Amino acid sequence: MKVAVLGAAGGIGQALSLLLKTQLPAGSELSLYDVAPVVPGVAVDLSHIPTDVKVKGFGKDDLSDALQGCDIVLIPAGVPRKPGMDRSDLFNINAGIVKNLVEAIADNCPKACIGIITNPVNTTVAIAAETLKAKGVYDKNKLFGVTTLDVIRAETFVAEAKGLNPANVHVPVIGGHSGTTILPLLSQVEGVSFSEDEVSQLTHRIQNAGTEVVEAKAGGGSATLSMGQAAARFCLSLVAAMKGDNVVEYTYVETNSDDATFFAHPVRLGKNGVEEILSYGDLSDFEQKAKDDMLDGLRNDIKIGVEFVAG
Ligand SMILES: NC(=O)C1=CN([C@@H]2O[C@H](COP(=O)(O)OP(=O)(O)OC[C@H]3O[C@@H](n4cnc5c(N)ncnc54)[C@H](O)[C@@H]3O)[C@@H](O)[C@H]2O)C=CC1
Ligand SMILES: O=C([O-])CC(=O)C(=O)O
Repeated sequence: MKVAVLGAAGGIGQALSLLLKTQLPAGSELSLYDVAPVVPGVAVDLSHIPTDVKVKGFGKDDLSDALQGCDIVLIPAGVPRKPGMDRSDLFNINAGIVKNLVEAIADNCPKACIGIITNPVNTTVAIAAETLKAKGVYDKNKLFGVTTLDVIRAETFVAEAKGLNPANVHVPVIGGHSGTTILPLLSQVEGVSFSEDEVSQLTHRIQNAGTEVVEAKAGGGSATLSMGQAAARFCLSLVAAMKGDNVVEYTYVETNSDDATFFAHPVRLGKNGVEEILSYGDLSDFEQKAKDDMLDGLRNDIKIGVEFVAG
């Protein structure tokens, strides 16, 4: 299995690359690309960890080489938020970065599964899809917005609130990845019940958890370590599924449902990416209203991405 991380020298990229170096199956290869000149050093540094995963670094002019033969490409390249910014404020810089990187994927490893981490995810995934379509290589089963951080946060916060071991708590999170488009389904958490106040407070905290980190880092960026963990979990699930395991993850994929073109669902992963998009089940009245209220915003985020590529 060969995995590329584009933006590998950044906060997420380094944490993610470390986790993949130590957790990918034996015999895997890790290709680290960044425009920052430190990237070969990140690769050398990781290569001293004794695991059977080969790591190679690629600088700014070597994107094509970095992508040769890749089965999975993860993209955390781009700028993060500062306090006072919304994820959509990153669009102007990150839209072009994602488009260029995805064009290179189309040219060099068009059959790879792609995990988009770069914000605003609601929009950058649509940019990736349109870019792949323009290149004639779009496969909707191989493009994912990585929303796993919303899931692991929801599990952490619910476990904390209820005094449970987070390892035993599973919280579905559907929708998109910003503000109210992040919709945790607390009504579906098994073995736990919540008061109305708890639902409202926990939902708000999960939706604003990114901002919680941005403010705590006080201008030094956004979530990197928890995101590294989340992206590693997503990637390792995909690797396991590509090797034949039965794995379900919540991820932002093309659904073409009545909700929106892209929507985070529970997805059964398989050898070729999405094996089956599963239903997210019944919603409580609170969740149904929250979904109805956010759909226009999410659809507009997607439209902005489509229009960006159309020019
Ligand atoms: N999907 C999610 O749940 C989350 C997404 N993010 C997003 O991930 C992105 C990265 O965040 P951080 O790692 O904290 O930022 P960072 O600034 O620490 O790292 C970004 C890296 O991307 C590199 N880069 C910039 N342009 C590039 C290009 N054209 N090709 C390759 N590399 C390029 C930079 O040199 C830098 O090393 C941001 O857009 C952030 O908003 C952050 C947290 C969670
Ligand atoms: O909030 C941000 O800008 C980064 C992010 O997506 C998250 O932490 O969920």
